[in-house]
Amino acid sequence: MNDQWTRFWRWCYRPWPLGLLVAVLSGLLLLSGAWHLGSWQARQAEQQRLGALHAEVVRRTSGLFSGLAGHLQALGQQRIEHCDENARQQLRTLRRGMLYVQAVAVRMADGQWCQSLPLPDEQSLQAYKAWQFDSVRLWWNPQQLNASSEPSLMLQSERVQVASSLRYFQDVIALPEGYQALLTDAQGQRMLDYSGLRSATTAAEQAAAHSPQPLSVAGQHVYLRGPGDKNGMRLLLVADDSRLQEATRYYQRLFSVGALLFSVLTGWLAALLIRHEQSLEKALSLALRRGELEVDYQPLVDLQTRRCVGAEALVRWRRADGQRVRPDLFIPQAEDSGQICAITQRVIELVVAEVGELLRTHPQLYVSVNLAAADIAGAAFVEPARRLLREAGVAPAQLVWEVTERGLVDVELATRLLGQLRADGHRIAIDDFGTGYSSLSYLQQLPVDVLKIDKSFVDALGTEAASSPVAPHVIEMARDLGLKVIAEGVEHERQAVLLAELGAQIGQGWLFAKPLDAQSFRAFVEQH
Ligand SMILES: Nc1nc2c(ncn2[C@@H]2O[C@H](COP(=O)(O)O[C@H]3[C@@H](O)[C@H](n4cnc5c(=O)[nH]c(N)nc54)O[C@@H]3COP(=O)(O)O)[C@@H](O)[C@H]2O)c(=O)[nH]1
Repeated sequence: MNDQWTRFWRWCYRPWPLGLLVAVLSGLLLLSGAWHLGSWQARQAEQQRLGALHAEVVRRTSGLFSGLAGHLQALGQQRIEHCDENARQQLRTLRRGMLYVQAVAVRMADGQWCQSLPLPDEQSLQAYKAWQFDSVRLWWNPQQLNASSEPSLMLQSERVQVASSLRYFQDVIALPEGYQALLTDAQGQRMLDYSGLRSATTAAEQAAAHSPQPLSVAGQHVYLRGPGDKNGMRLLLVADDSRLQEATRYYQRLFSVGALLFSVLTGWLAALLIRHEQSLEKALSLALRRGELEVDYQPLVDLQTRRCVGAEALVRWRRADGQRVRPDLFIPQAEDSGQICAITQRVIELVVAEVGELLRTHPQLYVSVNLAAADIAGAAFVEPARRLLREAGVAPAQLVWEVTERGLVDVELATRLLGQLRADGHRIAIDDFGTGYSSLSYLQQLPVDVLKIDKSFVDALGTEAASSPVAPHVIEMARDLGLKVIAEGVEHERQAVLLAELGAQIGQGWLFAKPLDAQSFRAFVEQH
């Protein structure tokens, strides 16, 4: 089963099948997102469009009302002592100059109304709907909405009345086909339908009037409710949902095309990435065969005496065109593909070949070599290293193995292998110490000789950074455990002095030397 799965995964792990899989999966995900985004966007657009229409209806309505209220005010200046034909003629003349007014009336000193035309009396007004608008009382009769000759809208202030017609609303507001404007009360009951339809309040209207969202959709209609006034009256716009449906389809199609293009691009990028990785893998195999790998040696210096005590071996890849590739560009890939084991073996061979003689003649010197997780799991380097050191006459103590916490995937296995290496006479250093989460727990289990403090903690030394106490703490802990400390990335003299004062024995960094080729390293040893 395991084998089949590995074979299946290998088959999939090719640029185009995997690119296709990525494209299909991301396509499915993005399409469902595009679907939802499309309907959301269409609703937003519809809300904006209806919002603009709503604002226009409100603007025109209030324009009409303020016009009528202005007429009320103008009439208020009229003083009529006797309601005779002359007075009525005067009122009729006045009325003719008032837009949207059918009749006017002024209350005389005796309380009687003098009217240009007979207006509905108090009793018939009982059947009208009523509303107080600041100091103006309003009555209207929705039943007479379409009758332009009937005074279906009455406004009254203290001593004047004007009669108008609701029919004017339809003319002034002029709603486009398929739209309805409803005035509802606080309970969502229809007070007035501007289009003159007589149907009763529907459940959808009531729900829309109370909906937390301004826009709601029910049945085949879209509702946009405006904010209520102090009496709870609000304007509800109703539109056919065909535009919303059309917009939804449009946006869903638009976003789906975008989603499809994006998923194709993602799949294509994934395929390119794998192809690049696989071509890097091939190039690295070729580099190993052609001997394009080189080793640089970064000196390790005694912080008290400033004498060179050894070096860290750092691999380099010089391509056929002479270009040098940085290890952080190919080591992670080599770790993933398993090629790291061949690289480690090559590094050991080069170290012994290039500085074996130096080590033999300077028995106090040592070189450290990095081990990756796959090296620890496979232990393929152990035998070749033993043989090479023996043939070159180099003591195992002069080869230190550096492991990082990343390399300690299986701690039990690592403990066994490192114990064996130590029994052979090698020393073990923990690289980048403190950057992993379980640094302390490793220390109790692993056979370790040296802790290498990561550059980030050396950089933080003496600064306000939260990690500034880490390096002193590690040095103190190493002293208690009888371990040596190497401080990495030392770039400034003050860091070297401070580290020495704190008790770190060895420093590595650009302050002392950058990684050097074998010849320069040999010269460095002679000078330091
Ligand atoms: N498994 C293996 N990993 C290896 C091997 N060779 C290198 N590596 C790992 O690659 C990473 C990058 O290494 P490199 O570019 O060589 O950088 C090293 C030093 O040049 C750099 N350094 C040292 N001093 C300073 C300094 O003062 N300032 C500064 N900015 N950089 C400095 O640090 C790198 C050494 O790091 P470390 O290994 O943690 O001691 C790196 O992770 C290497 O481990 C290999 O053969 N096998």
